Amino acid sequence: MNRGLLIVLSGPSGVGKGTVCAQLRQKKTDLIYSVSATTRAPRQGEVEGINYFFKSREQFQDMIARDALLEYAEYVGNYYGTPRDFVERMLDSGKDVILEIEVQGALKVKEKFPEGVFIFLLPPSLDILKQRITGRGTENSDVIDNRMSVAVEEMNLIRYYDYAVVNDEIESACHRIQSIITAEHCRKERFLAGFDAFKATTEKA
Ligand SMILES: Nc1ncnc2c1ncn2[C@@H]1O[C@H](COP(=O)(O)OP(=O)(O)OP(=O)(O)O)[C@@H](O)[C@H]1O
Ligand SMILES: Nc1nc2c(ncn2[C@@H]2O[C@H](COP(=O)(O)O)[C@@H](O)[C@H]2O)c(=O)[nH]1
Repeated sequence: MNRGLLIVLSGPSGVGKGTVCAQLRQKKTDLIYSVSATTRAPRQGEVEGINYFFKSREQFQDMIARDALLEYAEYVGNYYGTPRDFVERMLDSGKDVILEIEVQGALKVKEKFPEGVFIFLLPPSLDILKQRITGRGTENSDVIDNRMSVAVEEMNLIRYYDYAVVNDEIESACHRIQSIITAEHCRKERFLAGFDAFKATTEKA
């Protein structure tokens, strides 16, 4: 069985990664969503195991020590990480998995999975980014300022990604991401078909 695609969706806080992923989920695509672990406190309405696995710092450090995370990063005072086992199992069973993670973590994933598909979600402008993160109403103004400064640093790392998608309008951003995934599947299938054809001729010879 062919391994599934690993899709990494990054971009600054408030750009709309979660909204885009929720929309893709509603469209009932075959994508599997990886649920991250974090030491951040749950926001109102967030559910354990659906939005995050909420951990104490000690529990998170234990996951690091057990090598239970595919990647992790410290972001604006909290740890965030991707549980390794689930992602590996899903990929091995041929399923496509999407990670919604910040940039430091994405670059670590790229070292381990250079064949992954790395998509950077951009806001239409920095002003709109600030409006979105403020409008969400989940962070205080200090945290918003910190996240905005990190956002500028993160955008400087866009060159390490395979695709940039502007989240101007949710439907079109989702459509572009779905097209990228379809194109990556075609590319992988063409590569494997070419390789199989080559193997068949060399076996005959
Ligand atoms: N295309 C869009 N147009 C207008 N508003 C949007 C759009 N995409 C997302 N938003 C709004 O922007 C806010 C931030 O979105 P969201 O929480 O999905 O961002 P995020 O990138 O997942 O943030 P974080 O990284 O902090 O989790 C939300 O209030 C959401 O409704
Ligand atoms: N490196 C990782 N980053 C992650 C992971 N899960 C989420 N995130 C990113 O953290 C920030 C902040 O998230 P928030 O929910 O507190 O707003 C955001 O950019 C997320 O994408 C992860 O497993 N690893």
